[in-house]
Amino acid sequence: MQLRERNMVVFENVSFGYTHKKVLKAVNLKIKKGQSVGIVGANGAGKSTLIKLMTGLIIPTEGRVLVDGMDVSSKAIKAIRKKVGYTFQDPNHQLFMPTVFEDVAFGLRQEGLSKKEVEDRVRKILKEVDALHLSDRPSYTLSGGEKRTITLATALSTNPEILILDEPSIGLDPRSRRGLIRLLTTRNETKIITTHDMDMALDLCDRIIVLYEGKIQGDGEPMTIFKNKALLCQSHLELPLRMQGCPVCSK
Ligand SMILES: Nc1ncnc2c1ncn2[C@@H]1O[C@H](COP(=O)(O)OP(=O)(O)OP(=O)(O)O)[C@@H](O)[C@H]1O
Repeated sequence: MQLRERNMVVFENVSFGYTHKKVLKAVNLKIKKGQSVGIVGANGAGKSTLIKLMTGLIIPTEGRVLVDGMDVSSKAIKAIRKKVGYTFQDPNHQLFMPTVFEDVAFGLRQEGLSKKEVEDRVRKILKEVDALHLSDRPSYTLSGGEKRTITLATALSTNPEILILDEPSIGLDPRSRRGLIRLLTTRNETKIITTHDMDMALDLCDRIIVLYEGKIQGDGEPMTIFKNKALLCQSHLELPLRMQGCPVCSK
């Protein structure tokens, strides 16, 4: 089997409900190593739930979720978490140390790196996300967009094999958003990204999965998905802005 063909995430007939009501219904899914996958869908479709299942934060009510061959419901969860870099939709759930530096250093210290290695890695990653100047700031004093950038730095800091990002472009100004897309495009991890930013999905992803009411309604290359008007309409989605044409002359 070629490395590229390795399945990094597998969902086998997965259902999940926070209460008696199912929010994911019999989902089957395979994500291969190196893929860049956008998960799109209306509010409440189940996107965040789907990716939380990949991190073991929640476990399936029915079926199995495997990450690099390991079941998230098993003792392998520690090994799985080492492979995954994850950002929450709300950055406040992720930043809890006294300073930005300490937040980014946290995962590296858990890995037992030396003080010098931690310092070098934190500086390198903060530079990469263009946030070195925030290093000594208490995280709670950051703006919304700054917080989101720092959560990305924490997710990248441990060089994960799989990057799972929940709506990473929310609150970013246009320049920071372009920087995010550029940065993610240059990285080789398997990427799984929930988003309402269809233009970013088009730029960044080689595959798009459409969720609606807890079911996968579409799965394919971005242009195939965006040309399927019936699918977009049924799933309450809109085209990327640059495919919408001119609002004045309709061309
Ligand atoms: N902790 C929870 N307890 C109960 N219900 C929940 C919980 N978290 C999410 N839900 C419900 O599960 C459904 C799916 O939520 P989820 O956050 O996965 O949707 P989403 O597609 O990510 O939506 P959005 O685009 O608004 O972020 C929603 O109806 C939501 O209200």
